[in-house]
Amino acid sequence: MTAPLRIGIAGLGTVGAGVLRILQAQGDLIAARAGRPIEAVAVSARDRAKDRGVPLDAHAWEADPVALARRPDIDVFVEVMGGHEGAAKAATEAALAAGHDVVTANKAMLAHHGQALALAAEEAGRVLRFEAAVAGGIPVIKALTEGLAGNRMTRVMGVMNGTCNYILTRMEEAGLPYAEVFEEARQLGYLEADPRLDVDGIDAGHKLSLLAAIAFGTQVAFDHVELEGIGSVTIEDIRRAADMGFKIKLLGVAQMTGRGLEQRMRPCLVPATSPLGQLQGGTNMVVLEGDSVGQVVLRGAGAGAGPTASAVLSDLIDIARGNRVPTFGQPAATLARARPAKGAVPAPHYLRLRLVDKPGALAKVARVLGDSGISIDRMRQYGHEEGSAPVLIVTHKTTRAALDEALAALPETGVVEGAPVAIRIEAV
Ligand SMILES: NC(=O)C1=CN([C@@H]2O[C@H](COP(=O)(O)OP(=O)(O)OC[C@H]3O[C@@H](n4cnc5c(N)ncnc54)[C@H](O)[C@@H]3O)[C@@H](O)[C@H]2O)C=CC1
Ligand SMILES: N[C@@H](CC=O)C(=O)O
Ligand code: NA
Repeated sequence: MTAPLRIGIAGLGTVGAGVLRILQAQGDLIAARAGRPIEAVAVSARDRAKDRGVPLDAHAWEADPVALARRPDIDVFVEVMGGHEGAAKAATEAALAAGHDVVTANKAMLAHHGQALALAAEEAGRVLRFEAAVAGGIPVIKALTEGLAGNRMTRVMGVMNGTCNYILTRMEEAGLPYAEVFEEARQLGYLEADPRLDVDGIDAGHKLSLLAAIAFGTQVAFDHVELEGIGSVTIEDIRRAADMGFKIKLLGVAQMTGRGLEQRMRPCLVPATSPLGQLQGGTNMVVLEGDSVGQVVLRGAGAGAGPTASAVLSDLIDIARGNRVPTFGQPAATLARARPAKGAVPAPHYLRLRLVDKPGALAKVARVLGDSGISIDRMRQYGHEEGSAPVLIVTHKTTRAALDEALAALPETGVVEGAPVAIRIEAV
């Protein structure tokens, strides 16, 4: 057997300790598959004394992750500390400058600095790999950069934040409001240290921007992702949408249009019977569409020690085998600057309004929609409660601009109570 692949792991939390655990438990299997052993030479974390359930005596300790990244006795630096600035970025840059390959799980760092880091890796003749960063254990980076490399991708989409999917499905099952389920998720330890990363769609937006870069050959453009979190999703909309045959998901969609790259991460309605509609709890699902392959659906665990470490190991085994795929599937210098497009792809929308009990109220609403070029596909009215009635409308395809125009005109009808709710329906 050839010389071991020597790695240094910075970060011994959920993911880092998970990687060590797998290496210690099944080093032989990994060596057989990689063609050589993978050996953790040195590790770094904030607290040396902490019990992580894995022995550390066989690994050298570095208090400073940048010092670990520069060690001459490692081949690969594994960055699993997190944070998009500070130690993670400094250590990644130091590792590349020292001539080491890098494997990271850090979607935030790559969403903000992916292009610069990919260029730095290529200039240094090294690889920078990140399977764990998108949808955890689902091998979606490998699927896009290798399995589907012969396709012109037409759309990538997915539910890529398990916490949000847990919250939305739990709200529906238990009939509980958002605030209560958010608290439950916090108690269960599901939320990131800064929960806005989860519930505001930022974490999922980071992941979408990375998939879009690979799928469309563009530089990572996280700043252009349209972001909307799940904080305003109500139990009433979850129930009403279900009545109309839909589920509400925090869905990310990236699509190249004639006007440029559209990237959306926002609550959407999807058909309840579709694979995405049936996705329950903290699971992730990614849907990849290519011109030759058609639709590929991948489902699995997007977080947790085992699934995320499984993805890190997959990158390490590739490096040990000599499979040196460019970070975003093609040389970073050949990635085009993304031209951002917003609202380019029309879609049907779900509207929920409360109509006052007056003759002709519905006709007035239909006229306002019609004046903005929006036609109605389906409509359902519920009984009057205290003088007003909930009305659900599913429109035919419309642009967000036309919808906004109609929403702005609705109060002038004098028959709509409160602010209407409008949610895009994604064809999946
Ligand atoms: N936990 C999960 O299921 C997933 C995590 N990720 C990503 O993996 C990375 C690590 O996540 P976790 O293991 O959950 O984090 P964690 O919070 O459990 O562990 C972080 C580790 O890094 C160390 N660390 C942090 N800053 C440091 C510094 N300046 N110097 C030295 N050590 C430092 C901490 O001491 C700790 O050992 C993050 O980028 C995260 O977004 C990606 C997918 C899933
Ligand atoms: N907070 C994330 C964890 C992994 O990326 C999630 O909930 O999916
Ligand atoms: Na993955």
